Amino acid sequence: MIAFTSVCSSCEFKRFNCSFINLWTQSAFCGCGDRMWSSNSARSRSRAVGCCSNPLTDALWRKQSDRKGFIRCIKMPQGEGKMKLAPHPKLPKGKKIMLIILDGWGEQIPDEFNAIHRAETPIMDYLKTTAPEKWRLLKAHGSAVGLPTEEDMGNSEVGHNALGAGRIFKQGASLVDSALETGAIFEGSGFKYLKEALPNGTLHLIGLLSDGGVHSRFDQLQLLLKGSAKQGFKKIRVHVLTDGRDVADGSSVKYVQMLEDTLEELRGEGCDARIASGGGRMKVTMDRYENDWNVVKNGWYAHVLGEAPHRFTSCLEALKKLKEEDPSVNDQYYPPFVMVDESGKPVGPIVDGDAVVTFNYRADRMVMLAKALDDEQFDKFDRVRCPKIKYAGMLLYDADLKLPRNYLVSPPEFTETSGEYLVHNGVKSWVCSETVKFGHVTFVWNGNRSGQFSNTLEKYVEIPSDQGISFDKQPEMKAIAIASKAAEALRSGEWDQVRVNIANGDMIGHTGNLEATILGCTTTDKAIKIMLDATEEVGGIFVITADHGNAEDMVKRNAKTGAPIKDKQGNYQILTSHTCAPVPIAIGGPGLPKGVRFRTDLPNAGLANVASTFINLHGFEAPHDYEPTLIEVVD
Ligand SMILES: O=C(O)[C@@H](CO)OP(=O)(O)O
Ligand SMILES: [Mn+2]
Ligand SMILES: [Mn+2]
Repeated sequence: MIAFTSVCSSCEFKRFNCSFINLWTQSAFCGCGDRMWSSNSARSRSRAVGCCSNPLTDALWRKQSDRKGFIRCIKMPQGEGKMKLAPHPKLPKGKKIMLIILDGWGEQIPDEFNAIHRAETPIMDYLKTTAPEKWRLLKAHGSAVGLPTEEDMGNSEVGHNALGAGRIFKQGASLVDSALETGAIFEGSGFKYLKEALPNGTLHLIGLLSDGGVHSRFDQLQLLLKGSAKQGFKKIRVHVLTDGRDVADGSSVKYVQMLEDTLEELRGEGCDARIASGGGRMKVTMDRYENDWNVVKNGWYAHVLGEAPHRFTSCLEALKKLKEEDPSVNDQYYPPFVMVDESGKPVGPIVDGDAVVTFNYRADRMVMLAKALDDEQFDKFDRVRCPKIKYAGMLLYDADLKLPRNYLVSPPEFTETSGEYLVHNGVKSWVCSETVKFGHVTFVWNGNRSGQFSNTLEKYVEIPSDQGISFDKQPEMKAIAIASKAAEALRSGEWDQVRVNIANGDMIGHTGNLEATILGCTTTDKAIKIMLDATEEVGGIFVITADHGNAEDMVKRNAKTGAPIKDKQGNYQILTSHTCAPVPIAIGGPGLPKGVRFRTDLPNAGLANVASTFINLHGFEAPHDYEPTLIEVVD
């Protein structure tokens, strides 16, 4: 039997659910007459049937189905009851579940560059080797998480979106690609708003300069630049944040050179286009979850006010000189700098009448600057001067806060995520991480939605991250504190789901410090033990998985052979980025009903299959439109 769920685009009947015993039905219509679903099966025998809460078409539907005898229609409850889930036929309700997300923890060749393999991880090793039917791998990159290509590594945003939403949505990167390809980006209300700054306003583009594909992509910036010039902007200033986190450290020089080439081309066509300011992404502008407003303040001073401790006439010169002055500086941590002309005047501060675009599509590290640019009441630091500008984000970064008010591309619309279902079915969740990942396991998990679904059935706890240091200096991070609190929450008996994100593998993996990452992974395993002990004590179930790879591979490899690559000096090239590796998922605990094991018919399952799995373990059938559950119950 195959189940289809669809949404009528023209009438209010949002949910529609039919189970077809076979695929002979050609199409189904909602009560308003609009087609909701159709199958182009060559074997189609019957004509369309109506199906919906509309009594007329419902009657027609019943007549048809009675006559044909092979169609069954389940009407989904509307309004209040629409998110009620059916009880699982075999799995009981009321189990306590410890759901652990390891950030940046993939499965890779167990060699010397695999920090997880090198770490002491007795618990994770035990789970992998002792119960093969309760341990498997999941896809966490590319199309499995809504990214444009299979070469796109996973990341926290797309990973947690898929985990929490139980479905695969086209992500920002793909949506921006389409909008640029069709030119729709220049026709939308966001770009029209920017054009109000014409004819005299300068267009400023602020964002991450690389082709990491996590927050932004160089080719998209290039198309935006060229398109904007065509649309009439005669003066453009780019404010660049160097990467070294999603791409190799030191590659900033390459991307700045590529940008300079594009800008020169534009100048040749009569557009005064230049780089105006910059800095490393971890020092300038791209903080997240309000961990350190000073980072955004650095950006405000450099991009908007045209003030920074370092001033150069060219960006390439800035990168070179700053590194010569302090060799410990890297792409992620370049201090803020501004470009000045021969007379020492900044070439591109943002002033009244200008237009501004933040060209990152990913929200978490751009939303703080967006607030500073868009919110008149902003009070996180003294902005000194607040130019009257036309500002648009590449995407809407926070739909609930409506931030920014103008944007170039509409973001993916996540609806009915697992957190919302749990609340509607009385399942109580306690959720925790430290600051740097707190938004991942709450906001992003809930489909980029601010706040909680319920104040009584949910509790979100944030443990402050260490501030102002690179995480390799404190590789334990807050893992043990999170685990201890999670254990306490599970033992309290008050919560059905205790959900945490443990950040170490990812945050330390990004520093490129292999020894520190090994320590971080060892600590992660200790934290897991604390949480599994509590699960054991309360007779609960655990689900452990990860959002994408990172710590399992710390070296650049030859794409074909997989052999580690050395640079000209003979040193191994460190990999600071995420990877395309699959991630493990393990289930177990004394509360796991006998006979539960992973199905073997879903070899390509990915992160989006996890939500159905834990919803089942809470004792409910998963929503019909979710990706299938990973588990089966054998007698
Ligand atoms: O730090 C970040 O912003 C990204 C990498 O760019 O990592 P993650 O997706 O794990 O948050
Ligand atoms: Mn992550
Ligand atoms: Mn990361």
